[in-house]
Amino acid sequence: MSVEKKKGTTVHWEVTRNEIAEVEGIPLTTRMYGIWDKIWAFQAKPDDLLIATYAKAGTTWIQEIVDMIQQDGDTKKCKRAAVYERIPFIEWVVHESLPSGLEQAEKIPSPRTLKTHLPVQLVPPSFWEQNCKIIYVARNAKDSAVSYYHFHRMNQIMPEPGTWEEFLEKYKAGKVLWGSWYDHVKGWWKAKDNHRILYLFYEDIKENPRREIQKVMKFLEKDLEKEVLDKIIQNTQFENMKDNPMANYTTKPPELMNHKISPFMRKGAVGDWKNHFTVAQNERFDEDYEQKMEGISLTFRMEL
Ligand SMILES: Nc1ncnc2c1ncn2[C@@H]1O[C@H](COP(=O)(O)OS(=O)(=O)O)[C@@H](OP(=O)(O)O)[C@H]1O
Repeated sequence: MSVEKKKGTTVHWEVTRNEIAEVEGIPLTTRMYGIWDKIWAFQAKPDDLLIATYAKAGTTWIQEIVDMIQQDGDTKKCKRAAVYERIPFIEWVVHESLPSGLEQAEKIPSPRTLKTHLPVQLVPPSFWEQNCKIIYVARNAKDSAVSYYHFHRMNQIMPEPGTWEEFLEKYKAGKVLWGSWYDHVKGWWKAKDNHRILYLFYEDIKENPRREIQKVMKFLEKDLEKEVLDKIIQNTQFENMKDNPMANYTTKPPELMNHKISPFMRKGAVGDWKNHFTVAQNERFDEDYEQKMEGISLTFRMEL
């Protein structure tokens, strides 16, 4: 049983792991599947900003960076609510008794910043019709897989991950929520040539946050003083976000997200995959990777 408080009332609901249902071959949860028509019909507005990522690519990190920029570096304003309330996750449904991401998105005032993990072909068409700005963040396939595995372990409504070995096979085959990592990063990479998409890499932000945050500022047409930029860099460092309850998901009920199994802010590193992949797993992964990523001008750094 989980308990969530909304506006003075307490909602009790049973936490069970989601089942998968496919939309156009992409595994989503049965809950998303159930409201797919509404998700597809979502009405974006021209001043909406969409943050799009494959799961575990650094979504929360870029969400915090964007909010800090939009709030002119005012940390107090950025702590007005948990990150998942400040920036609704449009396709997500935790439970039928709680407001869906769509409902949350419809309630917040414009200009809105919204989050999605949808592959490019499943993004509601109104985002393209309205020519919305989109920030996409990609993270290397191996660190993404490790992070996703631990997230399945700690988030009790994610489908059962099985063992690391089993999970890795499902991940390579695209049989995990939001589908194939390979298709996701490639699909958005191609889309950036025809739309207002800023395509960023987790590894680049880790290597040089100042340079990458400046790219985001430029994209958002925000000119901030050096002191403000310094503050944003400082506040969005892994250690600071890990300690920030409005960014680290510890405000979710422990029955839903069990940070004792694995914290949401787990390692925040590039190359942690080396602590998980066996030599054999790594060889098989590389072989498969080469085939799936052949012929595309998109490269990732697996270490810094
Ligand atoms: N500030 C900062 N710096 C570096 N890394 C960070 C930061 N914030 C979040 N993270 C790491 O991002 C991983 C979580 O990814 P997401 O936020 O995309 O998760 S989600 O898909 O929205 O659930 C998860 O990665 P792992 O630690 O490898 O599991 C987080 O630790």
